[in-house]
Amino acid sequence: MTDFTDDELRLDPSFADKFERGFRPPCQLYLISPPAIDDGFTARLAQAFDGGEVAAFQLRLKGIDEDAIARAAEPVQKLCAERDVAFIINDSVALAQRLGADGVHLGQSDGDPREARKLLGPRVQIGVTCHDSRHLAMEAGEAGADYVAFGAFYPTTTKETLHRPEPSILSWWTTLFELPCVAIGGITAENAAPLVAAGADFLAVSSAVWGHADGPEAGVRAFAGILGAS
Ligand SMILES: Cc1ncc(COP(=O)(O)OP(=O)(O)O)c(N)n1
Ligand SMILES: Cc1nc(C(=O)O)sc1CCOP(=O)(O)O
Ligand SMILES: [Mg+2]
Repeated sequence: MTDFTDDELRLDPSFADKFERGFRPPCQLYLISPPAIDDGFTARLAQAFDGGEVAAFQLRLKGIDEDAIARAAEPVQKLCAERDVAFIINDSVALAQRLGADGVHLGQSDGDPREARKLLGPRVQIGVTCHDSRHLAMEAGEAGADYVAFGAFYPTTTKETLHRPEPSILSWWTTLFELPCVAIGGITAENAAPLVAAGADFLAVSSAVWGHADGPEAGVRAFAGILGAS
């Protein structure tokens, strides 16, 4: 891995031009599935979508073989298309290609974004986990990622996490780069405000929606007042 020099860290003039135009869309919700789903899940997802705008949905089913994920994905992907929500597959470029997904999310051990781009083409969104690392994020950007994801910002029981970035990594990123950034990890409607204020383009959320005491519709609705409030 090469370290970036001070020069490379300076604002690229082409980005500066875009910032002068001052365009950065408001923060949006990126919903992550529960770690496992059953036959009733599509109905719960519809309830979640009824709660407010969701930009993207990631099917993240761990420890299940790809044929089973593909079967489970069918009604979910159809609903996402009907509701105009980007359908993102976690971990597997092959599965994303097989399903014709709108995107794939790759962790640091899930494959090379450049290879993914070759297979999936220019229209499929590729996201990359960057933990708390500016360096990984710049590498992902150089490799052609469509977004970088930082986390885990808060403690979470959804996944074992080893990294705890500060919200300032989001403001650093959005000051320098136009590429969207995602904040993830233990995010709730109660603790999200500093991440939105720091410039997160997307809040990726799982348990705050699926575990909401009043159901997934209320879980999504709870974020309404926070999104875009930077
Ligand atoms: C939006 C988003 N950000 C980060 C992750 C985590 O990906 P990864 O590090 O590969 O871990 P798993 O989710 O595969 O357990 C993600 N899925 N989505
Ligand atoms: C899938 C995932 N990735 C993380 C990371 O830090 O990369 S944290 C996380 C869990 C997100 O779920 P919840 O909103 O329930 O915490
Ligand atoms: Mg992964």
